Amino acid sequence: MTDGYVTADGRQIGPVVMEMKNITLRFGGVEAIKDISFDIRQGEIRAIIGPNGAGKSSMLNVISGFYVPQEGEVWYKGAPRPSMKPYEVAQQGIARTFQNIALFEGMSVLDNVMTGRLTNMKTGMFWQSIWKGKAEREETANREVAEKIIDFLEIQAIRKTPVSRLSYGLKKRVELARALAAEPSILLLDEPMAGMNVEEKEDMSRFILDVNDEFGTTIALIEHDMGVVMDLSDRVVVMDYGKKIGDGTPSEVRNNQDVIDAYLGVAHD
Ligand SMILES: Nc1ncnc2c1ncn2[C@@H]1O[C@H](COP(=O)(O)OP(=O)(O)OP(=O)(O)O)[C@@H](O)[C@H]1O
Repeated sequence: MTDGYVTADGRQIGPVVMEMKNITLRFGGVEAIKDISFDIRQGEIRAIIGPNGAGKSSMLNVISGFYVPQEGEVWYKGAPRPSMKPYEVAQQGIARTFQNIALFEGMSVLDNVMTGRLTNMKTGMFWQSIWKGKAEREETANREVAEKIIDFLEIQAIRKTPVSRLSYGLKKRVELARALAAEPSILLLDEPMAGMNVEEKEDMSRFILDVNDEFGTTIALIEHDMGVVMDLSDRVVVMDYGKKIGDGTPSEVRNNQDVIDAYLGVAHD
């Protein structure tokens, strides 16, 4: 179990790559996360779900390094991660999307996806100005990665279209493309299906599964609609009022009485 396992449907799950250890996060008097621990395994699709205000976004922001918890530690690849800036976390191979789409609306799809390569660029502005050949080679390589991802997510037809002209569902797909352009080992998705119609949700689910399958990307996503993540996820953490109330496979979580109560809105004491 420590090195990994194979799921009932034949998916290969690797060893633990990230661990939340007794995380507590406060905003003044509000405890958004209360002593939560869980792990994320290599290659799995790990969901964090919970009703509104449960603390999911706060948890994603802890994973992405945006918030530093008052208590507890985030372990990454077997060692405690020192507090670091979000761009340093990104350089460690962790990319994310946002709940409210954060694209450059006036720029084309391709240019937006190219911005996802920025954390991977080795050649700085100085070298770009005096060492044109190296910068050009890097630009070509980055372009190849961006085009490959655009093909993979089936957005070739709109690669030159300004993002402002796209439907909501396509914008979400472009955001996914931009995050993938960083070639992350862990991809964090913030409510990837929020605001989508049924067809867009199905498309997004398929792309998330394909990304995981094709690139081996570990995926952690947060979502408040329990239904959409159950088919998709290998394991699910359930949060409610800042606490972890469930953690396991979708069927374990679905049969957990605390989870059923939280989703049915049973009063808490
Ligand atoms: N920056 C902040 N300052 C103060 N309180 C905050 C802040 N961010 C979150 N909170 C509080 O922490 C709690 C958890 O919020 P959080 O946004 O993490 O929940 P959530 O599960 O993501 O909710 P939703 O599904 O509505 O997005 C809430 O009580 C919220 O009001």
